[in-house]
Amino acid sequence: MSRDRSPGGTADHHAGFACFVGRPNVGKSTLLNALVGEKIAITSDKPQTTRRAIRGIVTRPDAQLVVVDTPGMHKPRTLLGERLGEVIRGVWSDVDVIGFCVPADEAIGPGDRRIMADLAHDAPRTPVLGIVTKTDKVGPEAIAKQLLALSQVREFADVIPVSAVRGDQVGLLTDLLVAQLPESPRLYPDGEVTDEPVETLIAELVREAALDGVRDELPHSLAVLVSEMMPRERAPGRAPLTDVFATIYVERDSQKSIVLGHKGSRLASVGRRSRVGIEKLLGTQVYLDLHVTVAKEWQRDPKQLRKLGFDG
Ligand SMILES: Nc1nc2c(ncn2[C@@H]2O[C@H](COP(=O)(O)OP(=O)(O)OP(=O)(O)O)[C@@H](O)[C@H]2O)c(=O)[nH]1
Repeated sequence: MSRDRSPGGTADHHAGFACFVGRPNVGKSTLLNALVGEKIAITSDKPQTTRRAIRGIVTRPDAQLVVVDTPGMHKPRTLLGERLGEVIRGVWSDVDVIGFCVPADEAIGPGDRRIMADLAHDAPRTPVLGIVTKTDKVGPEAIAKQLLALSQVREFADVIPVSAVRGDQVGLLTDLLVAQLPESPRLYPDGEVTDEPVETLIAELVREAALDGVRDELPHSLAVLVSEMMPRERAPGRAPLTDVFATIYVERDSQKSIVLGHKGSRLASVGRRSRVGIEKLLGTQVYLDLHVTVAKEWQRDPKQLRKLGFDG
């Protein structure tokens, strides 16, 4: 994931990404909520080009831990399942640390081993913490046995027992995760954990599609603004449709040509691809109107920046 390494961060501040993996029902979501609080949140950060579903952010004076979401692990049965698997594994190699969860009250089985094999294959260099969850359900002896069994399956950066329900060891787990993060200033503004307006998410989808394949030519000089969005009146019985009007801002004419492509063919494909995501997001059919505008030097113009939603 891209991160802001700009000066201004203190030398001993750490920040980075983590995710939890494990079979369904092992307690990943509960643990995550215990770690970051109940609120599922997306931040209003802008400059990233890689977007993952952010489940929560722990911000403390010395560190910022951003926990990203991975959908439940399933044995791929369909192409979509396989694609989902690819997405999940993409997250694994992107994060700085992975928490691998097994419950205290169930033996480690083939499902766990398969995930660990995938981890070793897809994220061989990412440090993994072994987490024994739901320790409130068993006695100390069983916890010790499970910790031992887990540590024999692979090499872990650390192995730790937790109970998310009781809050046991959750603070220590945070410390262990933070210990694996690189030195970096905060990735997200202080306390800035808000629900993002849907327009921003739509703009992100368009932006991602527009940058796809041409990132090098269009580094950070591309912004997207949704100017209008409204449901269209339709005859009864017809599927709901939303009209979305968005403008892609670039800095130079040459960049406009890149975004447009030959006779506008690239823009059309950007529209088609981002529309799929927008329809999923809105749950309606979407008519997407995309427009490319050159806004010279917008990154240095506070008025333009405000218009595009960058405050400050
Ligand atoms: N006793 C106890 N139960 C827990 C604990 N953590 C989670 N649970 C329960 O275990 C069940 C599954 O928890 P989830 O957090 O949904 O598990 P998950 O791994 O996120 O599940 P998927 O989303 O299916 O992958 C729920 O009924 C939780 O209440 C814990 O620390 N102690």
